Amino acid sequence: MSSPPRETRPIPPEDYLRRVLEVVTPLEAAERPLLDALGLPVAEDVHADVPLPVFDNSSMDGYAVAFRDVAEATAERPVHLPVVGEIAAGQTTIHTLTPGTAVRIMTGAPVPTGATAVVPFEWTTEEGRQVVVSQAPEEGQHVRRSGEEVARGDLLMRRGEVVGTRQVGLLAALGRGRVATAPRPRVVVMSTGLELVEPGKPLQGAQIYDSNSYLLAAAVRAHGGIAYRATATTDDPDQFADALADQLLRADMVVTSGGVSKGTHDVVKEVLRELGTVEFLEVAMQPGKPQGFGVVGEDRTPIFTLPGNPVSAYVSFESFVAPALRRMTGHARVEPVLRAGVLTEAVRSMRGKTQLLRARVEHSGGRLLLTPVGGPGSHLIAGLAQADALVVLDADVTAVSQGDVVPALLLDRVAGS
Ligand SMILES: Nc1nc2c(c(=O)[nH]1)N[C@H]1C(S)=C(S)[C@@H](COP(=O)(O)OP(=O)(O)OC[C@H]3O[C@@H](n4cnc5c(N)ncnc54)[C@H](O)[C@@H]3O)O[C@H]1N2
Ligand code: MOO
Repeated sequence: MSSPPRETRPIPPEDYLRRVLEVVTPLEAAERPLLDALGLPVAEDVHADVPLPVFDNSSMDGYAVAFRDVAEATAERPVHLPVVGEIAAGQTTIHTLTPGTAVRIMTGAPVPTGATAVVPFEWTTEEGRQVVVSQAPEEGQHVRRSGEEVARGDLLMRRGEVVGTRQVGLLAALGRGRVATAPRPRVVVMSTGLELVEPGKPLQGAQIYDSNSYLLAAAVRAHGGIAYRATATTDDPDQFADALADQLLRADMVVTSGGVSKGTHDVVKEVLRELGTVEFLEVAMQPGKPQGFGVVGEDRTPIFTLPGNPVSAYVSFESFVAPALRRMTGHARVEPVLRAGVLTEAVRSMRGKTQLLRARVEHSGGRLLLTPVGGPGSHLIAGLAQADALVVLDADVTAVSQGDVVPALLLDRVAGS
């Protein structure tokens, strides 16, 4: 049997998260190719090195003209101008427009100096070398001015803001082929338990499939990390210690699941407690009561030992591991962001523990509607799979009525799912 726990009073989840975040430090940032930064926060303020648009350019295929030359053009009294050339996107063939002439111009092509409007082809006909303009544009119409949207030097992303799909587009438009971010944290996800079998293999006796290492590896990826899965089907402390030592070589963080409650085969607890650098404690939440956190190995790699029940492991991940990953990658905001939603059913909760209810989200009339799914049991993984939010009921809440507003953590969803 393992020795009695050092701390017996459950601590509030907020206090536990604070302890975790005191230990976890940001990984060293470096420049990397733009697409590799997707999903990671920028490690520097990003200023525009070039204005956008980069130069004055046309927003239409048509004729660059001096506005005054065509200001009076109508269908009844069209204006005739000689066409002196053509500019396509990417060309700088004509720098200056002579008043009284027109230059054929394509969308995105640089507008020559002196041109103060572009007349779209649809408002014109060509007669020989002349263009006949039968509708007047407004002054400046269809000319996109340099710097109109972004001036050189403008602050476009603050340090800690995440590079998403649209930010990739912006940074590329500014000529940033590389951007500084932290590396993706390499997270070793270790399942422990004699009963575990790799999915795809046949089950025998009282075996179950190892779902936690998949669940947690997916969660790591969804939070921008690189996950390595490992399964330790042993209750031998030396074997577990060796397996962990091997895994540490490739880890910025280790996340184990299983073997941390009060059982006689709690090998994780037995090995890590020996080291004296990992603390095992109870957090006043359900699911996710038994937790362990500390550092291991020469590099003092952060390690989370999550409870083995699948829902407990996942809820613990979202509550503590995800914020730690955000700290490692330099997010501006690391704590979970809760949104207000309306409960569609009355629920009860246990006093003294923060309860995290799985719920299904619907958007209705600008409000989030939250419908509990799956029941409170920590083994109910099918219910978890239906959920896209965790409703957070504080320790002093014992009952919530239908229609009450409650805080909820919205969970990641793969686009389209
Ligand atoms: N006497 C007590 N028993 C338990 C307590 C307690 O306070 N006193 N706490 C309960 C709570 S709460 C939780 S949560 C669990 C945590 O247990 P462990 O972290 O020690 O995890 P295991 O015992 O190894 O497993 C629990 C459960 O989860 C299944 N499991 C484990 N790993 C996986 C995996 N990789 N994939 C799928 N399922 C997994 C395992 O088979 C067990 O059913 O302890 C309670 N007990
Ligand atoms: O706290 Mo355990 O994590 O309920 O199932």
